[in-house]
Amino acid sequence: MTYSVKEIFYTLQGEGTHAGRPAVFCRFAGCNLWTGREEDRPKAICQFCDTDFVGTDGLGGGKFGTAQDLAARIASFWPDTAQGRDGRRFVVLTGGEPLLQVDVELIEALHAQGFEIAVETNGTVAAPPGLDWICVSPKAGSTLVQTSGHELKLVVPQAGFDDAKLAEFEAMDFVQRRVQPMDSASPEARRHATEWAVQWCLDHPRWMLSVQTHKTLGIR
Ligand SMILES: C[S@@+](CC[C@H](N)C(=O)[O-])C[C@H]1O[C@@H](n2cnc3c(N)ncnc32)[C@H](O)[C@@H]1O
Ligand SMILES: Nc1nc2[nH]cc(C(=O)O)c2c(=O)[nH]1
Ligand code: SF4
Ligand SMILES: [Mg+2]
Repeated sequence: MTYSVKEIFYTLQGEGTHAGRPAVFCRFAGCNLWTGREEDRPKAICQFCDTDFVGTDGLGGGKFGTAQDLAARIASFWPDTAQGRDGRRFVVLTGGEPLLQVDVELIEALHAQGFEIAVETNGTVAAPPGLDWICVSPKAGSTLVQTSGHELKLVVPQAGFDDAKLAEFEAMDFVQRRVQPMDSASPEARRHATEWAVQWCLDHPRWMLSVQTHKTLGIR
């Protein structure tokens, strides 16, 4: 298996349950819901993506011929002075869609490097066994395959996700349910999304808010 990686960087997890936690991010290249090209965005299944995941040209990016090579590169981003919470390093596998590439070999190689492994996925591909934290963020217009995990993180509002659909999500087997306001270029749309998300949590107290703290902090 050759892994195509856009970039690797060390920062604080910005979103969801682990917000504020130091983590190495490994952003895999490519996604099954958008090509990543701006000219294709209007006809993509997922049209609101905030991420450049095209190619392997970012910091720490490249093609890795073995799981051991990639795990070693990821480990090289962890500060060698510290082990992290509970003596474990923390990696977030994201993308693009990481589950198009993440396999048991890579999971084993990262565990051997002392990492606790989290994944950010759109849920269209079943997660391989061994991941320590599965965060699923469903996209309207796609077929959700991974209907269980640790965290459901729904970007809102999405046309096609009405109250009945959100009730369906609420009934799924996730430990935590969060709504995350959709980011966009329009300040009005951003304010509407934030108000929508806050009101959803107030009206449906099994849900919690996720904010993209890295964007307000101005970090990666
Ligand atoms: C770039 S995606 C990569 C992982 C995977 N493809 C997915 O969609 O979950 C990482 C996270 O950012 C969220 N996200 C992407 N674009 C966003 C936006 N415009 N506003 C808020 N969250 C967004 C996704 O829903 C997902 O939770
Ligand atoms: N700081 C920070 N936190 C994040 N949480 C999820 C991210 C992602 O793009 O998957 C992300 C990201 O790009 N940066
Ligand atoms: S599924 Fe994830 S990576 Fe793919 S286009 Fe949507 S937000 Fe971006
Ligand atoms: Mg991001």
